[in-house]
Amino acid sequence: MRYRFEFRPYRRRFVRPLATSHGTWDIRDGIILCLSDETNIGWGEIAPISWFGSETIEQALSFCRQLPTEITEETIFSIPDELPACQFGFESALWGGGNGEWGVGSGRQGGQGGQGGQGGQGGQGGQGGISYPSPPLSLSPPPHSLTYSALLPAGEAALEQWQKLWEQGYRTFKWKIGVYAIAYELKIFELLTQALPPSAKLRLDANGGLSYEDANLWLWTCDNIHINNRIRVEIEFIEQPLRVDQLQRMLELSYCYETKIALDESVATLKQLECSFQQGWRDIFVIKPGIVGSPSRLRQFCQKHKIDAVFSSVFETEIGRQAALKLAAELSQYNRAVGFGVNHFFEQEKDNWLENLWKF
Ligand SMILES: O=C(O)CCC(=O)c1ccccc1C(=O)O
Ligand SMILES: [Mg+2]
Repeated sequence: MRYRFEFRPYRRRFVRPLATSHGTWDIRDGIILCLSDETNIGWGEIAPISWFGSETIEQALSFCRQLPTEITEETIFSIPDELPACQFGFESALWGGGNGEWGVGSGRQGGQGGQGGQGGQGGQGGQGGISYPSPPLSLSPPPHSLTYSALLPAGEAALEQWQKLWEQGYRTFKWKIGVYAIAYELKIFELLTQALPPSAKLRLDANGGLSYEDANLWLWTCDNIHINNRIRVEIEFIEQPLRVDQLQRMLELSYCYETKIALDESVATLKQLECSFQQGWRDIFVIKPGIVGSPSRLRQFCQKHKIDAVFSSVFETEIGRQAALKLAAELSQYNRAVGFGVNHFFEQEKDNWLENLWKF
């Protein structure tokens, strides 16, 4: 099978820059791609995060630029492991993960999320009957079986943000730690856990920014938070407490404390995921489909090992998000909320953003 291949780079600015222990991130650069034949169109998205372990946007762009305008499945299944975000983008366009199905039908389904304004956004297609690829007429609503975790900003901004997100329907929150001094963050943590309703769940994400001592202090604090019954929220896990090169230490920590640990940066790509599993990791794995690599290989791995996975966003557009959420709905076990409650980090996209992107 031969497919006509087209792509367009895009750029989106965060409404509020994302502060993590890696630094601040204020612009998301990505690529939308389109594969078509006489009857079908499939959309995909390449949204790398190089500081997280994927290829850079420049590497992804050069890969797209050197491809011919017609490609085959062999081209797609031989994308090297060094380009994991490209593997995801091309493969999901091929099986229609980015827009629900091949052969996009007519009519619009304004997808509405169950909670928190997670609704899909329909792109308005061009006129029917033209052979030039036009953006999807309908984007499928997000899978209903999923619950979503909302991302809180680092520092004390979390104290005022959570309430708005709670009102939007979110019940699980993730707060970035390891950004400011630990004494300051522990103080905010105390205020935040006191303020959150008892039915809330809280995740902490250190982005590999803690020292071994600080990681112990955080885990100890989380283990003891329910003493005296003053605080009832559940601390679901601490994400990536230590740097990627400290897996053994994180294994030790996972044996020493009740509070669960989730690997994120350590399992950014499929190879790392396999390697961490082999080295004995059985706590939680955060999976960012947008950068982990080939969806079909991810599916095989998750089904074979039945890992406790939390699916997570890479700040992709609706195209990549739909493909990622489809995988999440299929592969999530243990009822974990997916980390896709991130829409408040961007301006709402215009309904015709994709059509406009494709015009030029
Ligand atoms: O997983 C989530 O809850 C939200 C997404 C998120 O936190 C994230 C998004 C982009 C890059 C890195 C991260 C991260 O988990 O560290
Ligand atoms: Mg993380």
